[in-house]
Amino acid sequence: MQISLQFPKASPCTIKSFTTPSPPPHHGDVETPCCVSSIKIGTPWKKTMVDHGLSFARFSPAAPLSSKFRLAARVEDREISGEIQLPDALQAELMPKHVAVIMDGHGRWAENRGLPIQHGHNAGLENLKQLLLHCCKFGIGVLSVYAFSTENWKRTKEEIDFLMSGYECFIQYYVKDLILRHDLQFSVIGDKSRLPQSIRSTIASAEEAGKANSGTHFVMALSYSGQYDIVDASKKIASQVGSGKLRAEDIDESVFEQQLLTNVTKFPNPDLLIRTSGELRVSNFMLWQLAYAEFYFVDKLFPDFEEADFIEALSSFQQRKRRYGGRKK
Ligand SMILES: CC(C)=CCC/C(C)=C/CC/C(C)=C/COP(=O)(O)OP(=O)(O)O
Repeated sequence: MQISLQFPKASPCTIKSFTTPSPPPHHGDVETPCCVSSIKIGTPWKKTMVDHGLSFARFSPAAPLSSKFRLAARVEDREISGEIQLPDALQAELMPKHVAVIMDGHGRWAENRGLPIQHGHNAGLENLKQLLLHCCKFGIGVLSVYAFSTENWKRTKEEIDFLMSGYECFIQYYVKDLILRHDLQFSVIGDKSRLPQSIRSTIASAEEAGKANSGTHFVMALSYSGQYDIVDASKKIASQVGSGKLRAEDIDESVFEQQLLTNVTKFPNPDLLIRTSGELRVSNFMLWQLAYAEFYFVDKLFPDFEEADFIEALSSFQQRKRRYGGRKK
């Protein structure tokens, strides 16, 4: 679908056009966030959009739902300058290399407002963009997020379709923008064979586009579970033993770990796991990889989890004494 917006003649600039995914994801009166990365407008584009009542980069979850389009336009250059900007509360040498997040609480967020769950997912996706920006800004090597578990296929078709089209749009327009302009690396882990074909193509092209980058690695766990990961690795090992490539007696933790989905792209295991919404469980996320992660549980629902909360989680991590089974000092 192609939509053209024309500002009044007196306006200093024109938004030429932008496209939404085809077919446009639309469920009742709830729209999947429309992440626009290709708007070409003149200077000063930010001021112009504000003057004309258009929001960009962040839409307010509280904004009237009747608003036709929520523009989550391209990331502003000044939001990620390329330099690491660390808040005073944090010490660079104690930063986690890999932060994993279980994004929980979207249903309750919507319910608290008397809204359908899709509104919670929209607000969560919008917040995920912010979290990703914080990670780029703080120089965090890997951000992995639990976006959809193998168990989440049990949810209603309506909710699954909504989430898949939202993620597709998010990857196509937002993640790709960060890959092209801000050195982001990108991977999806999980049972991709269960994902709709269109999102698989979008994922493949985004992964390819970020292959040579060296900035923050953004990992989405989609159709993922820790048990799936372990069973999948076991099958690969069994097949290597069956074909004579590997001797059973040579299997150890390191051989096994190499076959896990997280190792395909070679990033370290999580140092810090954050779960929002007050639930105190891992719900089948990275069961092997979290062996020595520090856990941080917070009551806030994911759509409300903001920069100050993230800094607090990182600060808590920096106060932990990690022993890996060694002696207390
Ligand atoms: C940003 C965004 C749009 C997120 C989408 C919302 C969504 C589907 C999140 C799922 C994250 C997840 C697998 C949490 C685990 O809880 P669980 O509810 O699967 O497991 P539990 O039943 O043990 O709590």
